[in-house]
Amino acid sequence: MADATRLPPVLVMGVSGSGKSTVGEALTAALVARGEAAEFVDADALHPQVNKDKMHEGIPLTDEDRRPWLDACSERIAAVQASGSRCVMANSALKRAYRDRLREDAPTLFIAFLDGSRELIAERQSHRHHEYMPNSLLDSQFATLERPESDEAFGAVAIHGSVDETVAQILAVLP
Ligand SMILES: Nc1ncnc2c1ncn2[C@@H]1O[C@H](COP(=O)(O)OP(=O)(O)O)[C@@H](O)[C@H]1O
Ligand SMILES: O=C(O)[C@H](O)[C@@H](O)[C@H](O)[C@H](O)COP(=O)(O)O
Repeated sequence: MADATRLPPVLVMGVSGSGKSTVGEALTAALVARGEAAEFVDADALHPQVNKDKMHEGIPLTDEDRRPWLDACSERIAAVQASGSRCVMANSALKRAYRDRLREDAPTLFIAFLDGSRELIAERQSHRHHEYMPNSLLDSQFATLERPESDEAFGAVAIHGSVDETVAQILAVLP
């Protein structure tokens, strides 16, 4: 089995409803199937309850709200990588500053950006029950989104196909 500590952690990034959790879990399974030690982490679970409550009330988070969450995400990525597994984290990471924070402790972080239209994502959200995230926050998610820039290690993948097709696009560009 490949030494995962040398393999870059992966951040499956995108707005709420873009497929981060679904694709992240499927990507992790595909990596394990090809002989890698990989572990999936859903950043939703790392939000403090106050953040979940705020979003549930339909209030977008602020940079300050996200700071402790990003710290917890960074710690978890480091812990998984230190354990010998490649970390695959579903994390919206909407702003460049959030991704820069995560790269402070994971400089080789690779971003898999799930790039889809508001219409497609809204349609998919409509069929989903989420622990706390209302569909009404989708517009604020797009308003906050800063697409990855050319100096970031990333691949933007289309999400209109099947989950497996999205995973295949990521595997094709994953270091
Ligand atoms: N490629 C896909 N094709 C069809 N439905 C998808 C696809 N990817 C995700 N979904 C569905 O879209 C909804 C949002 O996916 P989810 O993984 O919860 O997104 P996120 O974690 O980004 O909020 C879920 O109901 C999921 O089953
Ligand atoms: O930074 C944020 O505003 C939140 O992290 C948000 O982007 C995230 O999407 C929610 O936690 C809901 O989780 P889902 O992405 O699974 O809908």
